[in-house]
Amino acid sequence: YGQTSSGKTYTMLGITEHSMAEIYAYIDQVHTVHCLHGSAAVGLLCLPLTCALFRVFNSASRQGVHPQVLRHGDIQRGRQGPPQLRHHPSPAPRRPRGELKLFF
Ligand SMILES: Nc1ncnc2c1ncn2[C@@H]1O[C@H](COP(=O)(O)OP(=O)(O)OP(=O)(O)O)[C@@H](O)[C@H]1O
Repeated sequence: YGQTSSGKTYTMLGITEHSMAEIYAYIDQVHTVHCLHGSAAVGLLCLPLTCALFRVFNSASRQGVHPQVLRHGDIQRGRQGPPQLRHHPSPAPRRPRGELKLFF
């Protein structure tokens, strides 16, 4: 969220590149665990994946995922319905006037 040509695209491209490298390194190093597959415990890669997509246009935030996509928690509870946009529980820190800060 920021003024035209303030670097939003530039920032996101860098974040994407580094995020993918970190995700694959994490998978390689840490996360082979035993999961239940049917009634038998087998060695599978088991990673919880959370992705929040939304867009802000004219200062209004909208969901960026298809309404039929359910949150993992909704699937676990057998709940149907569209995902809800949730605010992060911690308040954003106040920034000095004039400084641009992106929160993800
Ligand atoms: N930190 C940076 N270092 C070097 N170049 C940058 C940086 N941030 C942005 N730029 C350059 O500034 C120009 C505008 O940046 P960018 O396209 O990311 O802005 P934007 O906020 O996405 O613009 P718009 O709102 O018009 O889509 C681009 O040429 C980009 O390469």
